[in-house]
Amino acid sequence: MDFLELEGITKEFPSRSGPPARVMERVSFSVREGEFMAVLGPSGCGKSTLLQMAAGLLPPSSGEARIGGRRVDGPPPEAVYVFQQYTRSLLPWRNVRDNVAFAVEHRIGRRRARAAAEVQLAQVGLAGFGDHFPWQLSGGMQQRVAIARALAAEPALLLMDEPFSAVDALTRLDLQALILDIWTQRKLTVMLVTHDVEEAIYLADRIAMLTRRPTTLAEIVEVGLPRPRDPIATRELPRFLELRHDLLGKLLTRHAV
Ligand SMILES: Nc1ncnc2c1ncn2[C@@H]1O[C@H](COP(=O)(O)OP(=O)(O)OP(=O)(O)O)[C@@H](O)[C@H]1O
Repeated sequence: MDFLELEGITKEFPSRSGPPARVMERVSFSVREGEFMAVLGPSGCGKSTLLQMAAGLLPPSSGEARIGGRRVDGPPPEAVYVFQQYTRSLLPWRNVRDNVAFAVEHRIGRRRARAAAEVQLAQVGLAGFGDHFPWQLSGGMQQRVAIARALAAEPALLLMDEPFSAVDALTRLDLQALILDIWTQRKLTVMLVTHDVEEAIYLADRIAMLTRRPTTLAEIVEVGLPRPRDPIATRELPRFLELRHDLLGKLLTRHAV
């Protein structure tokens, strides 16, 4: 069953002089319940813009996003958004526990929110770090905190905007494995925006490929790799290499001026 539906989404931004700039044109695809969908496209094609429209943070110029059959016209209660810039999304004056509790304390009160935060922190491998402040942690650990905070709201849909792009290569593999674990355990629906071909193939069930601007949907690619996926062995499978070759080729051609 489709859980997140994007239908005929067009986005224009006003320009200072002249007609509005059209970033995206009639993009339509759906993410099934429990599916891991990656959105892949060249830099500046509008991936983040698309995700923000799905998250109700930005209205489309025409077309609509629906979650669970309901039109998105503000941040939907069943979805959370994980930003690329974790350093900006954590509150520097709150310790790690209170950063995570922040997601739910307005609903369940501070005491219960703190207890829930400890559970989420343990799940992302940060048990015992609740009293630390964000600036005392490495980049990868800070992004784990941001993930724990997203999970605290017990979302059905996780929307992630290049969540691993600001960390080093090894930490990135670690965080990818963490997200796959969480996705499997919680049966979440995920839409992850990335410009990293290998990341998209390694994580996703399907990949929505976007073109350069004015952006349209180029194709939906079925990944078809077995799960559970291993960070090393999966990347050596013939199917992985074939997809990598194919998608990189397409991205480079589409990227060429
Ligand atoms: N508020 C805005 N006003 C005007 N133009 C905007 C606005 N937000 C985004 N854009 C333009 O829309 C285009 C798409 O931006 P977006 O950040 O969604 O792309 P992206 O594919 O996520 O890029 P990257 O991979 O580099 O993060 C860019 O050319 C950007 O300049």
